[in-house]
Amino acid sequence: MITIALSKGRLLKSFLNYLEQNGHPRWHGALKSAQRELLVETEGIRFLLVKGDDVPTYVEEGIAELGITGSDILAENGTDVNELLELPFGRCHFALASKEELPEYRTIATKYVNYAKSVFDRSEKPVKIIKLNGSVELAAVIGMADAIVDIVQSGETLRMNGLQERVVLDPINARLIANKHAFFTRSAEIRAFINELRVN
Ligand SMILES: Nc1ncnc2c1ncn2[C@@H]1O[C@H](COP(=O)(O)OP(=O)(O)OP(=O)(O)O)[C@@H](O)[C@H]1O
Ligand SMILES: O=P(O)(O)OC[C@H]1O[C@H](OP(=O)(O)OP(=O)(O)O)[C@H](O)[C@@H]1O
Repeated sequence: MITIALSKGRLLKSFLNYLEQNGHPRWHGALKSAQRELLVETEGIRFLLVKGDDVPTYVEEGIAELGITGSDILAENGTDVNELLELPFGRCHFALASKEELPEYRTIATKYVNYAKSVFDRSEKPVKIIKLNGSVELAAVIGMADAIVDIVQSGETLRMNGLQERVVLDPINARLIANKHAFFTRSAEIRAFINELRVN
């Protein structure tokens, strides 16, 4: 039995929509009808429904052979796993956004501290990074930070809070990752699962 760790929030919804339009694999129904279950076992596949941030941990630890999570999380966490595929859903991007355009942004609020540090690596003056866990836009609205580094998808959250995108940073999409050991020892099952995803 192969085990796959999945991000259980909005990424799971886009995954299910993707499957519905791309071959409807035999395990799609069971996954779709999961309500609060965190473990779904069907047709020889076991899905672990976890926080996106935790997907790489389950895979690195070998609890799951495969995982699906956002490239934003991989960029932030730097886990030791094999990145197998870019998946055609969960598309959005990182951006630097602020209320006003400034010559330089010295205080940045973000959930993605490591990623934000890498963005400001080459800046001449030191940048202070404030870690927040959500509602990051608020920090720029109330002046706790000059700007934010966050995910933008529709742009609606920025608009509704009077912020503007100043720099478009890296694109984000869903990724299929594998445990480094399982990549060799379970390659046939991994290949079979990838075939069912019908990613060109
Ligand atoms: N508008 C968006 N906001 C946040 N993430 C998005 C957006 N659009 C796509 N994504 C992708 O979805 C992922 C978040 O997915 P998901 O909601 O499943 O994560 P989660 O950790 O289970 O939930 P949450 O952190 O919201 O409680 C992000 O890591 C990113 O790759
Ligand atoms: O461009 P949009 O389509 O508006 O999407 C972007 C928003 O969605 C995410 O927040 P989320 O809803 O996950 O809530 P959070 O503030 O708790 O992270 C992200 O952090 C942005 O705030």
